[in-house]
Amino acid sequence: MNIYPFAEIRRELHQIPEIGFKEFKTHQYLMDYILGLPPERMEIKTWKTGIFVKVKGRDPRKMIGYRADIDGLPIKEETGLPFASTHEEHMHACGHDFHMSIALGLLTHFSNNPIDDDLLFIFQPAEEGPGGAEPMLKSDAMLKWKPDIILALHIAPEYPVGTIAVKEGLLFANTSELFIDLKGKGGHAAYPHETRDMVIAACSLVGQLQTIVSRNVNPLDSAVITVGKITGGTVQNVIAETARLEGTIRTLNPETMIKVKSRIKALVEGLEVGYECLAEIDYGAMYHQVYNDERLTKEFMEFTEAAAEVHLHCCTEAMTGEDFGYMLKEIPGFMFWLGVSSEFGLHHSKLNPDEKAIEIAINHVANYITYKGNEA
Ligand SMILES: CC(=O)N[C@@H](CCC[C@H](N)C(=O)O)C(=O)O
Repeated sequence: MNIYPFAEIRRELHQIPEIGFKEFKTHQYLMDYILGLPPERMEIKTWKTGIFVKVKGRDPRKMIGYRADIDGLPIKEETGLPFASTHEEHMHACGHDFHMSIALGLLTHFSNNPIDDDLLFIFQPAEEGPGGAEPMLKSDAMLKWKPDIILALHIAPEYPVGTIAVKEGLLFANTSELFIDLKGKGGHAAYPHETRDMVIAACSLVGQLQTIVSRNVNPLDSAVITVGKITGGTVQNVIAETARLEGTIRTLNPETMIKVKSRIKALVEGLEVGYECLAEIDYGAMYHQVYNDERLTKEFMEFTEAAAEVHLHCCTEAMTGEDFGYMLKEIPGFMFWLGVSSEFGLHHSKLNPDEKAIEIAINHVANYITYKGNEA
């Protein structure tokens, strides 16, 4: 099988990153490619910007699902690559261009070389937010085509090419977005006593939020609160009437998420009193933890350990989030990390994964699905 086109395809997809549910060019690109494949065994359905492709098996007893996410991030690319993003302020900085090209490689392989079982390829929008997996599970297509097992991969910049890193059970954290809007009273920079400065309130709140992880969460448990963006004010000599904090919460334990949120509420209520302001909290999108089915993951690990072209690494859980967790809540399966050796990590403007990983992933996953989809 000629794999080179999939690195080329990755480069083309890399140039057109689009954010969640706005993946219109990406959808068209994927559809154009899919419609060029042998149609005999394929059935295609679309859902918003997402796509389902069923590949009929020769003698199906079950359906194996393979999911790839398709959205990019609102990050300005700084790789300097000749095939860098052509979409201003947008970048495939989480590897979804890799995920899509690997899925197309697998689809190409199985549309030409069917196995006994049916396959369902899921090209899912909006993984970075607001979340496509949960509503996609309720779509007509997925109510009709519900895989018996499902798998997906995520690129891992920190591991060398050739590494497959995975673990049974909990792999990724529970997540919740966090948006806090503050409203005080603006005014002249020289008359602070007549105002309620929301830049000061926002700065104080960022510091207070960090005490939740350090002082309210058991040190043997794990949680993250990251404020990734602060906006507020208008100009250098005007006191800010409003400010907005945008962030994310991660916990390994679902109960800890509840505790963290109740502490955020308490601190924000205290801020309202202390800084004489109004505050509104919005938790945006929440993702269920990624929990790998023990039996299937163990079997995949054994399969991977026996394969010559890849190296198995038994990893620990990570505080990343993934709405694939919703699919794994309903369908047994697993997600694994694919090593892509990049100096810069996920969500970095200079992320530059090694394309050799594309061929490795297509071959390894094709071998695994073939083994799994032909078992008696
Ligand atoms: C693998 C990965 O990086 N996933 C994202 C998912 C983001 C979910 C949501 N927008 C949030 O920020 O909570 C991640 O940031 O972990």
